Amino acid sequence: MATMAAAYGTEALSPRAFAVQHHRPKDSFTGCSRISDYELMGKLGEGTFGEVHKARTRQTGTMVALKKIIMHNEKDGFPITALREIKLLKLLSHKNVLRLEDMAVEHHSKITDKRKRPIMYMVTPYMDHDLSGLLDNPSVHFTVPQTKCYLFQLLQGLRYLHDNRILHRDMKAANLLISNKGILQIADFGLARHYDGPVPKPGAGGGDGKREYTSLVVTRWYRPPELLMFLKKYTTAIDMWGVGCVFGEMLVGKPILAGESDVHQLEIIFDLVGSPTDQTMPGWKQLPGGEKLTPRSRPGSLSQRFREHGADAVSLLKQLLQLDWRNRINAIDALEHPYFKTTPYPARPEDIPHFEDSHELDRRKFHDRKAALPPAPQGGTVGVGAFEGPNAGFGSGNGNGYGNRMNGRYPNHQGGGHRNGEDGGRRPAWAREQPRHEHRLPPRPPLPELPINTRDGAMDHPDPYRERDRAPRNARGAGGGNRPDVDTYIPSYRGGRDERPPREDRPPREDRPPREDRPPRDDRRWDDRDDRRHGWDRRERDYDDRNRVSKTRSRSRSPMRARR
Ligand SMILES: Nc1ncnc2c1ncn2[C@@H]1O[C@H](COP(=O)(O)OP(=O)(O)OP(=O)(O)O)[C@@H](O)[C@H]1O
Repeated sequence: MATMAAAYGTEALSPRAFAVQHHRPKDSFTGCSRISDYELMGKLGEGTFGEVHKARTRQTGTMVALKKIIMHNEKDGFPITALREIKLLKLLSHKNVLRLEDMAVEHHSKITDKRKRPIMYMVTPYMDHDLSGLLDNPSVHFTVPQTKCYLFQLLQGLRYLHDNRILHRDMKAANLLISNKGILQIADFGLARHYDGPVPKPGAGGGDGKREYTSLVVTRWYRPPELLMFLKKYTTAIDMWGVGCVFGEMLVGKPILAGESDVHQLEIIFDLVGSPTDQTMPGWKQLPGGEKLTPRSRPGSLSQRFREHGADAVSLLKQLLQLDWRNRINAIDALEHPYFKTTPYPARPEDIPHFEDSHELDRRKFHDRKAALPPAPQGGTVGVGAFEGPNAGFGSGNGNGYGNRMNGRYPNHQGGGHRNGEDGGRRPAWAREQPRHEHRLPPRPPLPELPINTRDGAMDHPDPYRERDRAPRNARGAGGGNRPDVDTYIPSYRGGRDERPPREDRPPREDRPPREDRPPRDDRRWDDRDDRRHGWDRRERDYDDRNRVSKTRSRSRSPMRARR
């Protein structure tokens, strides 16, 4: 390890030094326009932190995307996640990283409600597709040179980010935007942060982490095993795992590791790349989430599953999806992999054909088209949540964890020869077929609330995604022991496909814990059961509520107020 450390860079830059070094030319950022400078042309996507609209700049006619910054809780002011995203994007300048060009403000008219805060929008160049939408488009079939071209650009963007000590922490196909000029750009820096530590060096993998950060990052399907086992001293290798998932997704046309709970996620990872051993993942037993794990021993099906894509693709995928985060290939080395140097060579971006616009919200359209195809075999019953219990899923005999649904990109976990596979009713929840919600990604982790002291005394600060160590205390961990089950992504299986719960279905704000304490959006009302399931105690959960109570009290005691 000492040699590995020596191979790394020198001093970590302070955020300020980084900002000074990386400032973009001033004229590359307009400043703050008015929303009336843009003509809105329809919604492109809706995420956890904002709504994205297509728009045209009135003055120049340029197409842009406007990401509306949602103020979930007005009294908290401008969301820290948005501030971070803006701050980072203003600094970054690379052809494979989405560029923030402007901020636009929308003031409420005097007639409506002038007391309301203005709405802010982030303005970025309009990109014709996101990778997830493009892969969902039934009329698009990726060629090998096209896949190589996108992957190469993704690695170039990531090499730039890592070289500048930025962890993206939400690598997934929906966050990779693609233009009809064949350019891929990494987007959505809402979870990104500057990190302390050496930058990756050729031949040195991901190395060891220097300090602790919250492990509640990365959307589950793209989440590396070390985070699922709660490693906090993680490195740029977490983004490289995501690249492996995206690469596999481009090869097979659907997400390759679509776990339905964190436990199940680990299970299907081990099915694919083999169960952890002291050789393949040194130290895994010492990780907080590894202590109680007793995964069934299996060699992994990756080579077999991806055989048809050739030895070079299999070799690169294996190195990206390596269990040992210290030796997982880094972006510098991945760019040098023979996969890019053998025929068929990567396409030139300008040679990739144009496709019809494919975004998050276009998927519904694609699905209607797919629905017109002969129906896929049906089977199983509706799963209702994560499979709970000690060692859930392990040793279950599920051969590969992939489904055989013909028309959807998302697996239904029926094709893997699960022990109870023939009997839908007896399968654990995650192994049953989900109804037609397949196109909803598991949401991001919730925003933890309080800062935690890390072992070395440093704080993961000012990071809003701080670990809620005191959170789900009654739940069981991935391995079943007393480890809190930070299974934060339980998707809703009830709503119609693609549909988010209508706003009016959500509980009124006062009834809900603060946004960062809530589980992913769901189509039911928040109730006590949810609190218990997520390990929250109503007495202690709502810091804001306590504040509110004390404020009210002191106000009512005020002599002025009493007089009034
Ligand atoms: N510049 C852009 N051009 C075209 N489409 C875009 C652009 N930016 C975002 N989108 C679309 O909007 C979607 C959501 O954007 P983004 O990921 O930035 O928002 P978010 O609120 O952080 O979402 P999530 O919580 O799902 O990660 C993207 O998947 C993409 O389909």
